[in-house]
Amino acid sequence: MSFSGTSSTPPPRPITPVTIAAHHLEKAIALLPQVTDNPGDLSTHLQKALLLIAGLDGYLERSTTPESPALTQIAQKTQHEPWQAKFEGGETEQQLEQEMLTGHLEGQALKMFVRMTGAKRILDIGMFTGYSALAMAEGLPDDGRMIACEIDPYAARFAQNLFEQSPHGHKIDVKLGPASDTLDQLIADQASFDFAFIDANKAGYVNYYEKLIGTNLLAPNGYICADNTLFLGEVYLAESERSDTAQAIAHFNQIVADDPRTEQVLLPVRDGLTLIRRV
Ligand SMILES: C[S@@+](CC[C@H](N)C(=O)[O-])C[C@H]1O[C@@H](n2cnc3c(N)ncnc32)[C@H](O)[C@@H]1O
Repeated sequence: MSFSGTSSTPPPRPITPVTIAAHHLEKAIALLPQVTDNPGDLSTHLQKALLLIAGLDGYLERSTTPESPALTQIAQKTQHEPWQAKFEGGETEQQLEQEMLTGHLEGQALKMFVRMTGAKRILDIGMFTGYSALAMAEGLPDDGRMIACEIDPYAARFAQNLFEQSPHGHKIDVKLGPASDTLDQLIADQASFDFAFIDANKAGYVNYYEKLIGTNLLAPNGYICADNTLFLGEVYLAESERSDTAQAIAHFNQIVADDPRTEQVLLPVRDGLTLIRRV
């Protein structure tokens, strides 16, 4: 993300393989004074590894086109929202958190994919406060359209209010409800999309993928982009180290990798981004 915490709002906790590894290295370096027979180069090697790992995200952001003011506003408002209190007070149905937001680097990557593919009809599955939706909408031509699926009414309202402040917000049509139902309705309506971004409940990924690939919901030359496909790096750790959610993503990754109908590439962008197209 392109912003850090203030005294009233904590910075996002590490949720990508790179930021988690940097966190562990910092802990290891802090313990060095307690190592009595510390071999001479240990500290140097750890410090060099930390510099490489901890410097990566900042450099990627500085080398990437800045986000629009509207996207900055979504990111900042999302960071300052007391999500836990909203959930405990019954205002949100889902347990939402600021770390869900895709952010600067991934948003610009998505916008670039939209421009590269010339997509005109986009499906955003898992909208949250609207960062990925608006980033992709900014890459759409003026007559381009997006359906954005969100199950949580509070998040949907939050995003809709922010979309109204962007010149690209009119391209986004928010559908409130379980994405699976929205996709079924779109299939029944014979809707078709050039680009779909999957970023809702991880246990639903296989279902969304099948609905897209198994019908014309994904246009013949369309692309799918799936988020969090590294899931904190847990997908390539031993199965015993995986949460149920990581296991769901590992299962999704295997299904996609084994599917003769598609070809795909998993990019180590943020928490992992898989691009998929029909063969
Ligand atoms: C990781 S967040 C999405 C982040 C968003 N793409 C962004 O760029 O900030 C996942 C969102 O999916 C929503 N969600 C979870 N289950 C869902 C479902 N079955 N149908 C639709 N949305 C769902 C959650 O409420 C949450 O807002």
